[in-house]
Amino acid sequence: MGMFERDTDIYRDRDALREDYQPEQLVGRDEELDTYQTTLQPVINGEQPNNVFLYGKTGVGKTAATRYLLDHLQSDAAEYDDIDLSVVMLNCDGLTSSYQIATRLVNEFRDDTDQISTTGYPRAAVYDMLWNELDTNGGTILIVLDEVDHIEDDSILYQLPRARANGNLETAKTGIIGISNDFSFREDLSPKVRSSLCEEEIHFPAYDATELQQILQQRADVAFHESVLEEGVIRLCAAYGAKDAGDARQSLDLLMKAGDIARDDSAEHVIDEHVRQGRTSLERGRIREGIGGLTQHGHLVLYAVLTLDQQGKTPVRSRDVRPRYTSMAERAGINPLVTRRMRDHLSELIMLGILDVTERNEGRRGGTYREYSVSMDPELIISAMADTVELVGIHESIEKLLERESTSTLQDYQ
Ligand SMILES: Nc1ncnc2c1ncn2[C@@H]1O[C@H](COP(=O)(O)OP(=O)(O)OP(=O)(O)O)[C@@H](O)[C@H]1O
Repeated sequence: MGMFERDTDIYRDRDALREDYQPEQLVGRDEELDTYQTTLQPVINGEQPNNVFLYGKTGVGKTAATRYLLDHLQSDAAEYDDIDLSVVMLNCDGLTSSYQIATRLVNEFRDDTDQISTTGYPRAAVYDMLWNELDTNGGTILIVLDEVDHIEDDSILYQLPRARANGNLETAKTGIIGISNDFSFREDLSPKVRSSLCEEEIHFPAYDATELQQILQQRADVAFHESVLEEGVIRLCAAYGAKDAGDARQSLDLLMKAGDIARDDSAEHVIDEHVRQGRTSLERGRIREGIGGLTQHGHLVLYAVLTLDQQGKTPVRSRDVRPRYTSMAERAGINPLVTRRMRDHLSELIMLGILDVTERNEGRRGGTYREYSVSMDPELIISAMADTVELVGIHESIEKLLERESTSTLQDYQ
């Protein structure tokens, strides 16, 4: 027998759980798909397409919906002789300037032998080349800019949607589909860019547990052999997914992790326990990644909230986090940040999903204020912050977490 043997007990087609798998039907997105379809209808009518802006948190189906509808649109458009539709999809991750986007677009329309270099031209010259390519291609051209918020200057986002109105294009009818999971991006656009790029806007809300169950079931039917998933596994993955962020990608990853653990255990079935183990393992990875990217002050703020949490003092206001944070910064030999900057770190921790926030209202006279609590497993957080804990010292509240016998490094805080 060889060293590697094919295992076939759990998965029929594991790739169906991967992010790049395109399901035949999208489930739980009827309303958004209806609106999206309506905004694309002018293409089939031979009219100038609308510019559309899709936004919503990560993993809520923006890209999947776009691929799904554009596939249909392309095959339906092929039925009409007078419609010549081209679709260009560009992920803007790694393309930070309008110049880079414009050169990439020019090259999309050119042969491999005729590509332009991505540096060295004046921007206006690249735009001229782009208009030329678009007009030579002609017909209706839909340009999808996924992760559009990565573009740091908005020149191309102004120029492209207005190319025809500004007389840069004569024959081609272009439509832009911008996709973003950054909620502040739209707000930060200049009004002139916003009004042309965001002609139509479609918000994709987070999925609830029922929708996630539908999505997971659809994939599981393809991915796993019949009766391999024990009852309740999908429900549990969906429940965790809805609690975390309503993100389909995360839930699919969890189901795959559970399947992998079952396979490694040579189990015949995937059971709830595999899901739980999978969640811990994925969460550990995510926390490590999130915490690894924080600055030292970020770690200190988190350590402060975590110890308050362990003492049962959360949800806690930032003014009550401050003394703990200050004392920890001093122990670490670092100057504490001013309150406002400390709050920025609290906000970053919320964005990363490590802390939770609740807005409170003090009644008629008082304003609103925020209260913070820890939203991830404290043990995992501590294990990802070992360096900071070592630098500051072990706070008594986390002693149990660390399960260490030594009390020699215990520190006193107010
Ligand atoms: N309604 C759905 N039905 C079936 N699969 C879905 C659905 N929504 C999302 N998915 C799947 O979940 C994964 C993530 O979806 P997608 O890439 O579309 O998210 P997104 O909103 O574009 O996220 P990001 O902003 O991070 O790019 C993909 O594998 C996709 O096929």
